[in-house]
Amino acid sequence: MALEFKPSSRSSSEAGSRSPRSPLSPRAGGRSARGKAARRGAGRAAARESDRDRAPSVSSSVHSSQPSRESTCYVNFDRFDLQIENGRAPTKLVSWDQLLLAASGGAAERAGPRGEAERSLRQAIDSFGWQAPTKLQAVAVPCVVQACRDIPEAKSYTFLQAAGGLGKTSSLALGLLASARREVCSLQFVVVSANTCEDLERYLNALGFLCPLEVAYFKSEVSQDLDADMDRALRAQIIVGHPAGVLEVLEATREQISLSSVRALLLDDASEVIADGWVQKVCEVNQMLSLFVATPLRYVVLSSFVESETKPALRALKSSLMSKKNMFDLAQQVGRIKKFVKHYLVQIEPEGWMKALSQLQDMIYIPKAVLFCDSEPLFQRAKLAGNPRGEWARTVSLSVNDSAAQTLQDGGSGALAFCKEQSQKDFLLTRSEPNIFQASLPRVFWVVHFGIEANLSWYGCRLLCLDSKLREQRGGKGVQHDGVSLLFLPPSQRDTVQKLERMFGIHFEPLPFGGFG
Ligand SMILES: Nc1ncnc2c1ncn2[C@@H]1O[C@H](COP(=O)(O)OP(=O)(O)OP(=O)(O)O)[C@@H](O)[C@H]1O
Repeated sequence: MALEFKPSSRSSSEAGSRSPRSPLSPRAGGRSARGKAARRGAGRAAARESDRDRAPSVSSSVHSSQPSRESTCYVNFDRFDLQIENGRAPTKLVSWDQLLLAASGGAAERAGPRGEAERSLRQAIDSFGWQAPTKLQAVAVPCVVQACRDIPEAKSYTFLQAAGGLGKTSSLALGLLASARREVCSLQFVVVSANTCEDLERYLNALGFLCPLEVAYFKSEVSQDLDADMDRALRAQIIVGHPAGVLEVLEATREQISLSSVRALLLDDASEVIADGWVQKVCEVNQMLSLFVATPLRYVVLSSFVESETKPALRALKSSLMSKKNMFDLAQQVGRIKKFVKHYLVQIEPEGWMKALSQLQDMIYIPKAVLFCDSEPLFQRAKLAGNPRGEWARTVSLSVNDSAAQTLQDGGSGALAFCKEQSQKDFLLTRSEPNIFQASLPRVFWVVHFGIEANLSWYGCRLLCLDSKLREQRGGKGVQHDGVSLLFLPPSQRDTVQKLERMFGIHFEPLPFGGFG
């Protein structure tokens, strides 16, 4: 019996709808009141239960998402699942000899230090007495190699979920040893894990002993000797450690360490990283690496099976890594603001949006609002219509935050001016940019969305620019308004509404006055 592992949504942002819980829901990844050990125990019990459900058998199934969107490959085996972004499942390893082939990208026998390293890895495997790859290793090792090899077409996100004891950690170690370039002295891989660093160290030492790599281990949350740790980090080709320990050392060495040759960030035991509340640290490590890498960072995430209700947490982890933002934190923030925001929907063709907004402004009082628009033609049209000589200038006065514009006048200064007390502008027109949607803007109680493009989670991000007073107790000083989120959508995008409602646990209402189509 092959189990399905095909989330209902496949976008890289994981923004599409899925149930039962949204990845942005407050529970995803949050620290529960239960203790760490209890949580881990419960997680393991659930994983064991999940493992038991998966009776051993030989069948497997492969799915590939529609090529028109982006290609995500899902491979479902009975006791493990695999998901690869922008790629196909690699050929399975039937024997260890094929590991050398995978590592060399198909070239038969390699000469030089690389070939030597590959052959010594083979010898080390023999010394372990592992006659052939386990079923999981047959798939997982080539996956790790596929993501970590020094080639431009390496896979951006590889996720592997398997029952305990099948060979996840050894696959990670084998994949790293087969992919690392010994001749490159600087850092190539960063591996974070809350609990499996010891196992990884054991495997990397034992399997790599004939042709060692410089690996620095930072297994504890806080460094015991930061100077020594910094020294080791500066010499490392691979860093393995606890997310907090790795972040501490990377931050301490920020000025000296070269991160440009880092190729991949790998997470072992991701479900535990989430359950123990370390996502923020992982995100910070990710942000730091992403800032300095020469080629886009790839991700390899290994996890044991989790209860179905925590699966969205793994998807939120993917969103967090790919977008370099902590989507768990976002979920909590949106959750706090949700109660005080009313969500209205106007479904008319985009040509009518500016006119409808102008009519609305004539009919009711709209406090300061941020107007989000990610469609370039619409953005330019709105910018023109709202300028002092534009069609709607009488009713809709716009400040523009246009980072793509040439002049400073047109650029980010628009946002600054809009935030100032004396600004006469009603609306700030902007694209969905992190500097706007992560910042609470004073006196902004309305958010207007001119459509929502590919990434539905941005709907929640945009709400975060509402005045922070909305997050305070109702009736508190200075809160005279409910927050309003007004979404304009083309009538053809009906399912977007349902997806957003499910994702954020909200309900859209029509505007209480007609005349908008
Ligand atoms: N190819 C192989 N042949 C035989 N035994 C193997 C092979 N690969 C790994 N093992 C053994 O299987 C056990 C589990 O391996 P590993 O630690 O990689 O699994 P894991 O999935 O990470 O386990 P856990 O989830 O419990 O940490 C280890 O004792 C290891 O020595």
